[in-house]
Amino acid sequence: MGMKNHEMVPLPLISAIAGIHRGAVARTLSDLCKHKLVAFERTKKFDGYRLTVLGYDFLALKALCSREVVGSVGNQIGVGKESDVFVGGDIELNDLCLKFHRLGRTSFRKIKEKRDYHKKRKSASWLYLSRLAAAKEFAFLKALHDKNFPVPKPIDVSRHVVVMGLIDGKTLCHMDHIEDPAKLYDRLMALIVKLGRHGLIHGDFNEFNLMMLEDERIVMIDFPQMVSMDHPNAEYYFDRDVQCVRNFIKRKFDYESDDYPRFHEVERKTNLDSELEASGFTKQMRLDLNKAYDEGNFLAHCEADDVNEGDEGSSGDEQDKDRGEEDDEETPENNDDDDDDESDSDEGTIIQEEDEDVDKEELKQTEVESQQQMKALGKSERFNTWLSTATSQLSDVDLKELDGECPLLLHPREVEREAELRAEREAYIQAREEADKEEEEMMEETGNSGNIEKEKKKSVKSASKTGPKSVTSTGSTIIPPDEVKRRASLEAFRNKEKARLKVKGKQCAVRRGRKENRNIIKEYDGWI
Ligand SMILES: Nc1ncnc2c1ncn2[C@@H]1O[C@H](COP(=O)(O)OP(=O)(O)OP(=O)(O)O)[C@@H](O)[C@H]1O
Repeated sequence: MGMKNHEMVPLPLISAIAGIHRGAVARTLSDLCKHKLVAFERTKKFDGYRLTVLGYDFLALKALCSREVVGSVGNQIGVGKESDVFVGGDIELNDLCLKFHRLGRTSFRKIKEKRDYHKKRKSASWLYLSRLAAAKEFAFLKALHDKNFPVPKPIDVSRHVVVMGLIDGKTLCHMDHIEDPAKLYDRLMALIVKLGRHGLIHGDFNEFNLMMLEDERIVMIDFPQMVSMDHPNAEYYFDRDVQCVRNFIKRKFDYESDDYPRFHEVERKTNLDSELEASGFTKQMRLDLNKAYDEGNFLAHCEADDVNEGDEGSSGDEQDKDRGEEDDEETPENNDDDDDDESDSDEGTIIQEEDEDVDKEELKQTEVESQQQMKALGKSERFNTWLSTATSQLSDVDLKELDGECPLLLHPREVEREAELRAEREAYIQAREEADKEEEEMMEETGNSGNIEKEKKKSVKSASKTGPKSVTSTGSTIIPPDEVKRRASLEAFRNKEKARLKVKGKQCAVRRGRKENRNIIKEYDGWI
């Protein structure tokens, strides 16, 4: 929640959102840091915590487990430019495919090449964008599956994770031999036309996004750039998909044909594109996602704080660049901090950048370790200081003066307060003793001194032990007006004492806590 508008979420805000005391939150966060689910970052001005990619994965998996959609996670079966794909199992251990969207892994330059987008950059949250990408994929999967398109079965989506059916096949790029290339060619072209008839264009119809089953049927596994047939550049995208298939079959299986679909020949039957508008993936989400692709900045989550602010380099004309080349530039291990968005694609520069990344990572790790040590040291120092102050204050307290009170070990602040109260109480006891003495004398004068004397003594004794107690008198006596006044003021003092000790109700404390939280959230609102 905090990361909606904070790159690093400050501790007070986390505590306010969680509704947990700051100390407990700090302890929990330090545990999470140990497991690399959150990371602590310190900059010149602010410090705070951010959710890591792993932390976000855990959140999504936790939700999917609670819904009993996912019961297990297995090996990684694929690494896309913008995703990690794992095999998984449901609670009955049936196979599933878990696709974790990771917008931000791919560099700006590569996104631009793929997406035909350019324009200026602006910060975008990788959490939000990954979530949007997942929502979009799930909405498309569902719509296409409902229309009997050959796509994996959509099962569920949570945050940035899409759960779908596992396809037991090979991606076309891994197929070295097929029985009948002409049949494959026809199948692929038929699929492009079928999409067109439903008002859609794949936009990235290539051998990396298509899988082949054992019986040579084709399954579309990825369609991140699907556009409507009404798109202003629809014809361009359509022709590009067709050409992509022609090139691939020619290159890989040495088959060529002049028979291929043309954009104007496609007869539109249904409007799946407009149906998709009404799906879970709203227009606003589409706009946000496209804007992010346009602006190309997915670096909000990068580990290194000195992220290069790259410029706008290549244009959309480079889109047809061989996919293989791009894959060579990928660094799968370095899964969340690619920042090589320069227009220059020189291999040497890329290797140098990777080395720098490794150095930065090491540096960062040592920094984090030293921070943790400092924190631990800081804590023990604080404890030692507190202990020595408390000891010295305790030694100042004269236990005899407590006059029978249990000499408990108190916090230094309580000791101070006790001392203040004691002074007030002594004054009060003294005043009361005087009053009782006078009263006693008056009683003696009136001849009623017998049992009353004993009573008074007992009363004074108990008052000196336990503080203010009500004054009792068993005999009838005439009390002078001055004495009445004094007693009234003593009573008032006692009531004041009682009011000070009054504990506020639980409800009041809850309300106060909520109010404080609201104020903290307000205070940090919009701070990035
Ligand atoms: N449903 C699935 N069943 C089996 N394997 C899958 C499935 N979905 C994806 N994969 C595997 O994961 C790999 C990457 O998936 P996908 O192409 O969807 O990721 P991506 O990040 O969108 O990739 P890119 O943008 O590079 O095409 C695929 O090449 C494929 O091997």
